[in-house]
Amino acid sequence: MDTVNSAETTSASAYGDSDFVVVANRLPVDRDPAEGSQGWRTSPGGLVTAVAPVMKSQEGAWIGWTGVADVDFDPFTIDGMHLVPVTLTSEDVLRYYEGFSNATLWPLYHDVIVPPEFHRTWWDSYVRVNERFAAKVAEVAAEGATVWVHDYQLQLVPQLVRRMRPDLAIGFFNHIPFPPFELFGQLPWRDEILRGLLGADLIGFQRPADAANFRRAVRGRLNFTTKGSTVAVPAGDFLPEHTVRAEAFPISIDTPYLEELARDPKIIERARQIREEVGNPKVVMLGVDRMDYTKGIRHRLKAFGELLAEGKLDIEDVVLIQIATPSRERLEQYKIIRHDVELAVGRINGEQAEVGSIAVHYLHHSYPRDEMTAFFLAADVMLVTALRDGMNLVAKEYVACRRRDDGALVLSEFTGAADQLKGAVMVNPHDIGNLKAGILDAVQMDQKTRSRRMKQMRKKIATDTVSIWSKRFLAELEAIHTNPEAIIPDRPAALPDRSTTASDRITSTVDTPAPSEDHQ
Ligand SMILES: O=P(O)(O)OC[C@H]1O[C@H](O[C@H]2O[C@H](CO)[C@@H](O)[C@H](O)[C@H]2O)[C@H](O)[C@@H](O)[C@@H]1O
Ligand SMILES: O=c1ccn([C@@H]2O[C@H](COP(=O)(O)OP(=O)(O)O)[C@@H](O)[C@H]2O)c(=O)[nH]1
Repeated sequence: MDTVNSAETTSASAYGDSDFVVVANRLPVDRDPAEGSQGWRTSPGGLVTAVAPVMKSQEGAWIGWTGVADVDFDPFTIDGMHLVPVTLTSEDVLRYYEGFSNATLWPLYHDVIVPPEFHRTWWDSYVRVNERFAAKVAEVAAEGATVWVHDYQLQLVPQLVRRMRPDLAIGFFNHIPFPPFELFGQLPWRDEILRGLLGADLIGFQRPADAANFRRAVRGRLNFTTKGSTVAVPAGDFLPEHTVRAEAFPISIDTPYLEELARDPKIIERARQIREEVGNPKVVMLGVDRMDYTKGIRHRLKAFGELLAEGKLDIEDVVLIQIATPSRERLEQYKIIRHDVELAVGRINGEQAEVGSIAVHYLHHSYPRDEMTAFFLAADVMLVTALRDGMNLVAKEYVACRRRDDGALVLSEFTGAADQLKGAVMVNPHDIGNLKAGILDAVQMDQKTRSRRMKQMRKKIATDTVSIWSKRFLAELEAIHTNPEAIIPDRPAALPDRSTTASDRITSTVDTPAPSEDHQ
């Protein structure tokens, strides 16, 4: 994980007049215990990978948590980003973060892969922490500012902010799936969540299906009318009459930056070393995931272990490097998945490995960007086998790094990325037979086919960047906020021509925002 040391503390009022405010549970950096009182490191997960470049390219403030409990921090600037910390107590971490966010909403929104837990004390904490974040927004945002709230931890913030500051343009983006009503409907606080989100002018989802699930829940529970992507919120007890748009904005990666890293001779040399260190096999396979039960690591290991046991793959020819970064480690389900993964790795290596040739290189660490890029360059086959994943940026990052149009991607149908990366070998990770066939397909694919399929995916990634994603989202937010009555077509051919809006202030390497073909 990257260590960042150059924090510059600022007075509490310094960001009290921000025209652009990002709000997320995590700040882009969290405290690095190894570096003492001055050290910060990049926070884990794809939200930060995606939103940090957006923030670096424009003036604004990012409100979030530092990753440590019970410590108040002053606002500070790091890497050109102005950060405004929100304090969480140990009890908030237990009930709001580990509890309601990650043991209620996370499993519920990821197809109930493990059972969600419903506790009223967790909900109360979720409400209190959302109120704290909303109060910070009201304090920091300038008159008429654009506020962009991120993810499932903060679904009440749009409504709370709208009540305090009706002058603000409020966008919300959900990084994880939004489940079908048959699952969402289990949540005891389903109506409060829907109302919380409907405080936004624009709600973005990863896939059209997520947006459709949300609109269906709104119709079914609140009885509001929807037309296309527009939800009509009538005058009522929770907010004044207004319209909200709910639609898909699939997130992406900083493609130009990754391509630049992939051209760096030092990183290319490091990739060569990695291959050498694992014995220069014919095929290096790679998995990169947070240690999370949604990522399908167990299923992947089962498939790989069976292929070795059946002699369809040979450890003389193929190794698997599995990076599984520590995540949410105090939660029971995360302890279980770590235990299961480590057992499976031990079993495969115990049964299949020889002295000097290991089948699975298992790495329970977090790596900085340069090293990640070297891993992507070193891998012939990338395995992304999530049981459910909002997007999965790793899949897109692998493609961005394959500048020679080589390498094969095995991709679960249940990732958001599967909507865009059509050249991948698609698999259903629940079906171990299908997963094994997909892995074999990728390993045995001839160079010409690999090249054709990778080219197709790289073409998509070249025009599907995080810069375009944020521009599209912010331009649409601006248009809706400025003129809520205007009929915005569901498939905009081009973006409105405006000046000096939040989206214009982003400096981008790609200037023309392309309408996404996935845009419903
Ligand atoms: O903050 P943590 O609890 O440590 O978790 C890390 C992040 O995980 C999730 O990332 C998601 O966002 C990615 C980018 O949109 C997407 O590709 C991926 O599918 C999602 O799972 C979570 O949504 C973030 O809030 C967390 O910070
Ligand atoms: O050791 C690591 C492992 C992962 N990542 C990054 O963490 C992000 C993971 O995002 P993804 O959307 O794939 O999954 P999430 O963890 O957000 O669920 C990607 O940008 C990875 O490159 C990283 O920087 N170092």
